Amino acid sequence: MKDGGRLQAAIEILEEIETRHRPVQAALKDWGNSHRFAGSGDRTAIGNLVFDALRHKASLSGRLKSDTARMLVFGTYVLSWEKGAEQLLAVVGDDRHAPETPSEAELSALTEAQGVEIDGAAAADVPDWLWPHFEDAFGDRAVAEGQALAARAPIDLRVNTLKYDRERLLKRLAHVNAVPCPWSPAGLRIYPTPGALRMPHVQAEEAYQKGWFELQDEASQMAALLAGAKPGDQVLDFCAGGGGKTLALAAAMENKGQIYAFDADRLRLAPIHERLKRAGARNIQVRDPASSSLDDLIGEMDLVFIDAPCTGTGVWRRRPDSKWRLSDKALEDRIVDQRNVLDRAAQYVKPGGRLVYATCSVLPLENTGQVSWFLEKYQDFLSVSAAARWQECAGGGSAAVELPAYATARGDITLSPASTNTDGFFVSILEKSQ
Ligand SMILES: C[S@@+](CC[C@H](N)C(=O)[O-])C[C@H]1O[C@@H](n2cnc3c(N)ncnc32)[C@H](O)[C@@H]1O
Repeated sequence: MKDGGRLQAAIEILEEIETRHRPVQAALKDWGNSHRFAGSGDRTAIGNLVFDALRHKASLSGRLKSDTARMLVFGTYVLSWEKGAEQLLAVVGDDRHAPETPSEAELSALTEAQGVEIDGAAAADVPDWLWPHFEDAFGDRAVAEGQALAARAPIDLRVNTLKYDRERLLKRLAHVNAVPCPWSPAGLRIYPTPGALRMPHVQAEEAYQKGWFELQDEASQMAALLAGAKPGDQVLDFCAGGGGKTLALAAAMENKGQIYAFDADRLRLAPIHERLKRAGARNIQVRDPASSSLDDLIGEMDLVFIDAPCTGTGVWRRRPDSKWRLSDKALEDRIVDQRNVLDRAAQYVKPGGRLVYATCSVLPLENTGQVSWFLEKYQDFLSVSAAARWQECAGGGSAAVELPAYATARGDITLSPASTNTDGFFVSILEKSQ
């Protein structure tokens, strides 16, 4: 396919997503199934156009004064991919599968777009209703944080130290330009490619098949590290899902001690069994919510890790469609879920043990607000500084490590693409009195 046909495909897919409220991955897959002639390079380019258009939907619509799928895709090509209006005219003129040539009005909107002033939610590519929450979280850096959340994400890997080490993996993955992550001592990063280029398919690497690394954003790696699980500890991963944090905790514990992996949703927990095997993690008991209880763990855990259900505002780089689907009702529901999880999980912490509360959201209502609520309700818990822990262990404990920009007086920390170059993530550490 030529660029013209790719642009038309991206327009059709975006229209499908908008009009039929289809998830972006499903819409892309269906398009691929019904256009078998498209090669993998075409699919990547079309997927990149669709994702980038969704990433910058508000700023493109504001600048172009139109939110049609056609203008969002043209805007992505001309502005975000920096191809320019002349190139757009050339590629649509030269291809019978291309969209109709832009009208005079469309063309002038595209050429004048850079000069159109936008601010606030539109400049940050954040939904209008969420903008006050963003300003609450980031103050005068809210636009920069929104823009960073609208950029493409890197691929981050966590070396599975149960089986391998970072130096050796770095050499094995030199051909995909992997470099060390700045904070996580077990992290490697592959920076995003621009335009139509494809990211490497790292799961096809032999090293992945052998369980030498996991795909995990650096923020999640750091959250597991900040929890401070030690060999021999008793740990409950209360929202284990597919086991991403569970595996990182097992590696930190060098397979010694015991991790209980639990999740209220057994379907989400299901993939964990295969992952544990591949990673060689042997100190994990999976507690299926349908067939087992956690009663024997009450008051026994050195660490209870809560990777709480949340709005996912911190991972918009990876799921740009989710930001436009998020509603205030969903935010309210997650706040209720989070309190429910905190209420249930607190009972498993032993005297002197820790509860780590983490979310992949940047919204204070889901983060610091929930911790304040918890500390008010459970007066036998005290806050321990996650920021101080960060300084002890980020970058392998290097003295040069700075505090994350968003640390509260209590020491809770929020990571973000613009400040730590990670996904948005929140970590709070709470200790139960003896
Ligand atoms: C952010 S995801 C966990 C991701 C996982 N820890 C990982 O690293 O791959 C949040 C999880 O919380 C679970 N959850 C929601 N409500 C819960 C509850 N009341 N008790 C336990 N788990 C719950 C969800 O099923 C979901 O899997």
